[in-house]
Amino acid sequence: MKITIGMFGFGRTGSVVAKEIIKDEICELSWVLRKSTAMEGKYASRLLGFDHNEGMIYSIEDIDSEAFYQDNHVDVIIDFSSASAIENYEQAAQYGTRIVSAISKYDRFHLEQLKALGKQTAVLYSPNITLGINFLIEASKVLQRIAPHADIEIIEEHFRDKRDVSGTALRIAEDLGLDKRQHVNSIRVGGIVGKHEVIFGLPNQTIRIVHESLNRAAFGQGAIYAAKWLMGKDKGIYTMEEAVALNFVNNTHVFEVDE
Ligand SMILES: NC(=O)C1=CN([C@@H]2O[C@H](COP(=O)(O)OP(=O)(O)OC[C@H]3O[C@@H](n4cnc5c(N)ncnc54)[C@H](O)[C@@H]3O)[C@@H](O)[C@H]2O)C=CC1
Ligand SMILES: O=C(O)C1=N[C@H](C(=O)O)C[C@H](O)C1
Repeated sequence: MKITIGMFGFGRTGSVVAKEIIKDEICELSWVLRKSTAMEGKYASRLLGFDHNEGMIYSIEDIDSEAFYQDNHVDVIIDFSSASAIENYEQAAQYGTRIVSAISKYDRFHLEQLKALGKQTAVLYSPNITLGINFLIEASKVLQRIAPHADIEIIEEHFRDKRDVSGTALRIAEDLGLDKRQHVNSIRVGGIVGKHEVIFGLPNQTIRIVHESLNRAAFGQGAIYAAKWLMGKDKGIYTMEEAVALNFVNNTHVFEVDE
């Protein structure tokens, strides 16, 4: 039996993630939900160059959420759309659907909604769903404990059109106990997919830990990993650190948002 997936978002990232899901042997892309009505009725698979039908595209404008989730049940929803989309899929939880949210930045209101969803079903939330970034985070925590007096700065680089400060960089700052307004440095140029660097400055040497996503397929592979992992989990709210079993250093991340 395959793991059936419903995708929220089919933009820059969602479309690449959808391609990875279609290529995966264990997963099946049941449908894609997006805001606009532009590609409604088409198959994501066809738009992505496959020669079979998979992942019918619907618009949230034209569905009745209650009936939709009943008639189009999926094992897991993967969300690469926008923070408010949670309002469109919270009904799915009552049918046992699990949630992987990759939204990089939630406000307090939507984060509370996500937490509430975790009381009904298994939810994994990660502002950076690549497997590699978790190594950067854990390595940074270890280094901070070894060299507590080092100056630490976080640099995040993304494509020109990314508006928000990187949710990953804010998470790294929280994990290292740094003031997000002072120690997160953002660069927006060209088409950089996503690069995060933590710099440790000591008097006579500098240590840099860098993670770079070279292709958005990295997010697809991470999301698929998270979806498979979540299938074995009871209701609750989980992190990618838990999914990749990297919470060995000390505690698991506790959710926080900006005031
Ligand atoms: N956690 C991670 O590792 C990553 C997270 N992201 C996050 O994913 C999100 C999407 O990023 P992009 O693909 O670059 O954006 P984009 O603007 O290219 O695409 C957004 C897509 O979501 C759809 N959408 C927006 N609101 C919706 C709603 N309420 N319901 C259904 N569909 C809706 C739009 O129609 C569009 O298809 C952002 O929050 C981004 O930061 C992106 C890459 C990696
Ligand atoms: O918007 C993106 O694209 C990305 N957002 C995430 C973030 O804000 O940290 C992660 C990733 O690097 C890409």
